[in-house]
Amino acid sequence: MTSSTLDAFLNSHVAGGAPFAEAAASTIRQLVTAAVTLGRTINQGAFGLALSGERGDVGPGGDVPKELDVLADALFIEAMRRAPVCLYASEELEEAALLDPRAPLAIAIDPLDGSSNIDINVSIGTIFSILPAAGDPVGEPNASFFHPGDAQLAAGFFIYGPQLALVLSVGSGTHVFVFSAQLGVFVQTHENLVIPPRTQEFAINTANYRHWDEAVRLYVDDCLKGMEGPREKEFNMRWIAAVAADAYRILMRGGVYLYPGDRRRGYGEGRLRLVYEANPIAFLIEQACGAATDTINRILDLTPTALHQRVPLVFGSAREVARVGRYHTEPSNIAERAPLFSNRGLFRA
Ligand SMILES: O=P(O)(O)OC[C@H]1O[C@](O)(COP(=O)(O)O)[C@@H](O)[C@@H]1O
Ligand SMILES: [Mg+2]
Ligand SMILES: [Mg+2]
Repeated sequence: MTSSTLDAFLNSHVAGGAPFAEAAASTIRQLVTAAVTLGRTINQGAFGLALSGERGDVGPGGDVPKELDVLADALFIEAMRRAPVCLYASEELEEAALLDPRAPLAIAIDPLDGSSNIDINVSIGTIFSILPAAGDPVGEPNASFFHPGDAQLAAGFFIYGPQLALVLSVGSGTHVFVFSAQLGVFVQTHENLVIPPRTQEFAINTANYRHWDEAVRLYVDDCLKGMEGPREKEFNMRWIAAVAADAYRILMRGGVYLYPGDRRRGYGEGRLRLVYEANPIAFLIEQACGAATDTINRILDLTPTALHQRVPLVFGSAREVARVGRYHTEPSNIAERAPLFSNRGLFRA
């Protein structure tokens, strides 16, 4: 282990001289201050109920925000005012907010991920993506976010779970830091994570089965058939309903996460937002030797055209993500197999 704390890690990143390294490091430090405050608020328990109440109408991200979503957004935008950040885009804001026109960075953030878990005491997160500010931040504040995910300088997420953890990449590997309340700092626990290429664990919300297209149904059916089916191995399933927490599990032990598009109204492009959920997660997963696609195309190649646009998302163990892709790109594979499995599984609609 080369560096023991997040601070030491960021110092060595700055010393490496990568473009915008200094600005990214001080921005990450400010994100940490807000996350520690938010973690403490969540842990206070007594506030729990108040923070799970809903606030107002459907937000720009497509959900009715909870009190904690709004509180988290307020904490993070305040922290970004103390960082070299020009533009702040958030799930809770319609347009990107201009903080400092002369500053070099743009940050996209999901202040509170897994909102449906707030009142059931299950892990939730904060997801962030750091980009260079570009173009005319005053005239076109959103334009800095309309670049392929490969343009990210850094990305990460905090998990507010049994531990407060930070998963981070500044473009050279994916690393984990856990907050030590005793020391008051984040201590590095994992360095250069590597996601195993194969897996026997998938994550998808099966309640949406009848709305999926044939390729997704066949992929899940084949996993569920286990040893008796074409996969010839048993599969396990997990779904935490917080993509950050599902991503943490996959970074630790492999697996594949799927939130495909489906036939429900408004879900044609799935549920996850490209700019502040799919892009940062894909950056972290790829830096850990995994893969991330929209079922077929590499997420980090996609060019966003709207701040809150959704994208189908598949990520995790590289060979499994590729297999999901083949279920979509080789329809013959589906056609020839479908008859074989006409009485497939429990779920056949
Ligand atoms: O409720 P569903 O359909 O299972 O969806 C769960 C997914 O939605 C999300 O909660 C969306 O994120 P937000 O909570 O930030 O809106 C993901 O974290 C999660 O994977
Ligand atoms: Mg989210
Ligand atoms: Mg959210």
